[in-house]
Amino acid sequence: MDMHDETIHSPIVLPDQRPIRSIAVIGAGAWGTALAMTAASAGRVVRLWGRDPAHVEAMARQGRNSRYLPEVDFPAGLSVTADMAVAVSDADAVLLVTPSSSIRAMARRLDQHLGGVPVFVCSKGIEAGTGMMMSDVVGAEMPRHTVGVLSGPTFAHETARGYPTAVTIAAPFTSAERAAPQTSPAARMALAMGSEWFRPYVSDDVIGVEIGGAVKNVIAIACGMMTGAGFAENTRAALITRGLDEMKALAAALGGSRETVTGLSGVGDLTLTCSSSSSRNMSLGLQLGQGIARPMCFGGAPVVVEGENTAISLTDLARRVGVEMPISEAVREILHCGADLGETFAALWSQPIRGEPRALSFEMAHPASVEAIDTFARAFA
Ligand SMILES: NC(=O)c1ccc[n+]([C@@H]2O[C@H](COP(=O)([O-])OP(=O)(O)OC[C@H]3O[C@@H](n4cnc5c(N)ncnc54)[C@H](O)[C@@H]3O)[C@@H](O)[C@H]2O)c1
Ligand SMILES: O=P(O)(O)OC[C@H](O)CO
Repeated sequence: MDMHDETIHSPIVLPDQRPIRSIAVIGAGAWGTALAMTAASAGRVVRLWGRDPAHVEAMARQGRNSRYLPEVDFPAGLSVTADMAVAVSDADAVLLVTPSSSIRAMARRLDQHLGGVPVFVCSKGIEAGTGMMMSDVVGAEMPRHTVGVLSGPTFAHETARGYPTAVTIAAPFTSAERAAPQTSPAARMALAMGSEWFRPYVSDDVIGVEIGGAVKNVIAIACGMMTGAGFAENTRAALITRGLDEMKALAAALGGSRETVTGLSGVGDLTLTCSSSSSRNMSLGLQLGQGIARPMCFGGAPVVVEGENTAISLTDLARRVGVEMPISEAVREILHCGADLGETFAALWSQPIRGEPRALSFEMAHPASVEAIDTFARAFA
């Protein structure tokens, strides 16, 4: 062995295995507030950061977030601030919960205030332009930090009320953590957040978890559109199932696991979001399917509908890596390219017939498609 080998003399860096006692939550919307309440109820010291000082002052005075979760009081252990340095001082971990379009700017800002503690992104989307997953965006802006994600089937108003909820918390494992997963940042965060009604599962498949959370929003818009247009349960079940196929194919192409996609952050969230008008994504689709013009949806109020921008960033990414995502493409066409909803879904239903698992790789023209009719016409001319 070469005694001058640098690796022999470099200090051994032990993973930081301290329990997570205090948590900063960045973003005082519905989900940030619900997560802050969850962590405080689990016994953590929690600081919730909001960008609007007037809103923060109102939350401090009222002991609740009247704007986003008006019916639930804050538990003990939760304080609010509009000062990011105060929010993260002494934090053992950070939950980043602003809309995906703001994550890069928030991460850049956070990095100025934070030591090397783990950061978990709780937003669901893919960055416009770069096609980067949220954890990669944060990793690029906060290179000294372990970056993980927290995702799953979670309506904020239910979690805040203490209805039993389960999530997946994922972060990369070192080789030592693979041998002892309970020492990983994801597991330590799961311990910090868990309570009798909040049940975290632990994973190291960050990309698999993120793909589920991003794709389900686009599929929920599709389900809403079809339901709003007057179709029923058969159609919705088909969209959910084929949407899951799109999710699995993309996750696998990006190095994630298909099994992760069958978990809480994939099937779990797809089922929840595509089944309820509590979902903003499903609800946008419903309104569009009913013929309401986009500016009039939600009564004209600005509502965070992540699937709307994700429809573009997701399909750009899928095209780049060569994964076909016909439902997501249809949503993109309708939302962003002025395509007619009825015609687009008719075309979706008469796409070439294929094998159900993608591995059964063949296709033939669907009898109802224009191509098939042309082919038959030529054959019988
Ligand atoms: N609401 C839910 O049930 C739920 C559940 C799971 C995940 N999520 C995800 O959480 C993320 C946030 O959603 P939400 O429901 O909390 O949204 P929200 O509309 O309830 O709140 C968004 C918050 O982000 C702040 N914000 C908006 N733009 C910002 C910017 N540019 N910089 C800093 N802050 C900004 C707003 O002031 C507000 O406090 C989304 O990615 C969503 O998909 C939401
Ligand atoms: O209201 P949505 O459609 O943004 O969905 C909220 C959560 O992501 C559901 O898990």
